[in-house]
Amino acid sequence: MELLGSFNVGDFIPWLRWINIFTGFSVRVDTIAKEFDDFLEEVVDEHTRKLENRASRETEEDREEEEEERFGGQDMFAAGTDTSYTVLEWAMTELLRHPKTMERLRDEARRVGKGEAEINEDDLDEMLYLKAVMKETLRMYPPIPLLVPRKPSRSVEIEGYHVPAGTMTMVNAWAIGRDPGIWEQPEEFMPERFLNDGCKVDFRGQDFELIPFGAGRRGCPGISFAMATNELVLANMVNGFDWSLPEGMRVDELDMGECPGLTIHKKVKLVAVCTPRQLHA
Ligand code: HEM
Repeated sequence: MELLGSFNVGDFIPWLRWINIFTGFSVRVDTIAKEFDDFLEEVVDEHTRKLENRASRETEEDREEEEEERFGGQDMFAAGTDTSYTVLEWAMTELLRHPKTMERLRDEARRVGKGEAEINEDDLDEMLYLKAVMKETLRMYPPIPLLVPRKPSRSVEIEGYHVPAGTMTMVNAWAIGRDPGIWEQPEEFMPERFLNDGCKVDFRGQDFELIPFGAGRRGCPGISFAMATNELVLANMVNGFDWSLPEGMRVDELDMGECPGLTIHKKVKLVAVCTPRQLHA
C-alpha cells in the first residue's frame, strides 16, 4: 500500500515511465506483486484441496476460474484489510484523546450489550453513538484519502475546467472532509455533529461532502461489510475493555502524524493499555 501511494514519475508524465526502471520502482512493484500472487495461489490451492469430491482442475476453464478467484481474493484482500485496520487505529486514537467521547461510547456499548461479554451484530442498530464515532473518523481520516485514480472515458467540463478524456483524475476526500466551507470546526473530532437533528450527511455516496468510500458505479462494493465489521470490532473493544494511554503519557503527547501511502496510517503506531472489564457473575 505504501508503494502504491508513493510518488513515481510515470504516473504523472507517462512518456517518462522508463525512469521507474532506473529508480528501482518497477522492480519493487513486480517483486511484491509476485509475492502476493504466490501467497494467494497457495490460499486458493489449499481451499480447493479441502473441497471434497471436487475433480482436479485441469481444463482451461478450471484454470480461468482459479485465476478469477485469485484476482478476486487479491482485490478483496488489498481493498479490505488495510483500510479497516487504519480506520480502527484512528478511531481509537481519537477516543483516547477525548476521554468523554470514549466514556459515552463505552456506556452505550455496555447499556446495549446488557452487561454481556459480547456485542453482536443485532445490537449495532441501537448503537447510534458508535455510528457517529465511525462517521466522524471516516470524515477526518478517510483511509484512502485520494480515493482511487480514475480516467474519464470522454472529455468533460466541470465548473469551468476542461478535463480531456484519459486524464488521470484524483478526488481529495481528505480535503473535502476537512473543508471549513462545509464543516463547522473541521479539525475537531466531534461525533455529536452527526447525532439527532444534526448533520444528516451519510457516507454511502449520495452526499459528496463525505465520500470515504468513493461514489457512483466504481464506489467501494465492500461498504456494508466494512462498516459492519469495523463497528462490531470497535463496539467489542470498548465493551470488553477499559482503555487508557501508557502510564505517564499525556494526551497531548500522542503523535498524530500520518504516513504517506495509498492508505494513510499513523506514522507512529498507537500504543494503548487495555484492562479487561470485570463481568458480574
Ligand atoms: C473502511 C473500510 C473501507 C474503505 C474506507 C474503502 C474505500 C474504498 C474506496 C475509496 C474505493 C475506491 C472508490 C472510488 O474510486 O470511487 C474502494 C474500492 C474498492 N473496495 Fe473498498 N473500502 C473499504 C473496505 C473494503 C472492504 C472490506 C472490501 C471487500 C471485502 C472492499 C472492496 C473494494 C473493492 C473490490 C474496490 C474496487 C471497486 C472497483 O474498482 O470497482 N473495500 N474502497
